[in-house]
Amino acid sequence: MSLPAQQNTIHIEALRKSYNEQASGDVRYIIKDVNLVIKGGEFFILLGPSGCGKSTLLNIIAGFVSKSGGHLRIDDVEVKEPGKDRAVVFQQADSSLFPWLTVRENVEFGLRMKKTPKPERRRISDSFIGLVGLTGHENKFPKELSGGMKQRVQLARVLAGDPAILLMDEPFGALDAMTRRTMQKELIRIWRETNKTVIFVTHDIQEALLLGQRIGIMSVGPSSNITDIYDNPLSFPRDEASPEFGELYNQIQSHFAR
Ligand SMILES: Nc1ncnc2c1ncn2[C@@H]1O[C@H](COP(=O)(O)OP(=O)(O)OP(=O)(O)O)[C@@H](O)[C@H]1O
Repeated sequence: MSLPAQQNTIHIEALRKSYNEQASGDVRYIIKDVNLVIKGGEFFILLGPSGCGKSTLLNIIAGFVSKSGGHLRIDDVEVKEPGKDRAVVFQQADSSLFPWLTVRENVEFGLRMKKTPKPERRRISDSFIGLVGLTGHENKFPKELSGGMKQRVQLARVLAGDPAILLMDEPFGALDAMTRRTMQKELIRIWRETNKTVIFVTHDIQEALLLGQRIGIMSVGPSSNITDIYDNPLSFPRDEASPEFGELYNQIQSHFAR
């Protein structure tokens, strides 16, 4: 079961990362002085130009990449490695799915590793396959699925592990515009049903505004940090054609034009 939403608050203080710390000469920081608090249950967007360090920050939160300095805590615990409280959804579903396993077997993979009894595995996979809209496709292999369906399988597999925090690295970036829009709507529905904390990386302002409750803007690197945070109070489902949406869009766009 998920922990209550008020837990799993992510505290980031003076976080920095260099990939060349060991090199002689100047240390080049990719991100520097990042300060941020993300509350449990929040849908937070990391928005910034290509190469500014969004994935680096996400991978530090995931525990895949070590930080060079500063603090990263979830509640009171310093994060140093991956944990089952966090899971990452990558842009390329293909590289995260096992091609020789069916949809159901892919979704149940982590549960098998944890030796979850078969009836329980079945109950959980049925529930998440249903949640992502893949009921009826359980016995298909990844090569028989569209890009959007593969991304749904990846999402179902991640959700089956019941992480409190979902880290999403441009998960819909490789999908066509229509599928992307459908997946964005589905993600909002799933987030509202499951009460997960979501940190979602994108460089697309429209996507950021369709999904996020708060949008953290990262500056151009090197030494990138979060320079501004915009609240997005618009209710779901959000209407891209509304004047309020357009106003927020213009505000953020003009931020990048500065
Ligand atoms: N393992 C690594 N070793 C050395 N440099 C790296 C490594 N990973 C990322 N970088 C560098 O760190 C910088 C930030 O990369 P990162 O992928 O975090 O940015 P991003 O904002 O997610 O970019 P994009 O939107 O294009 O995916 C880039 O200059 C990149 O070349």
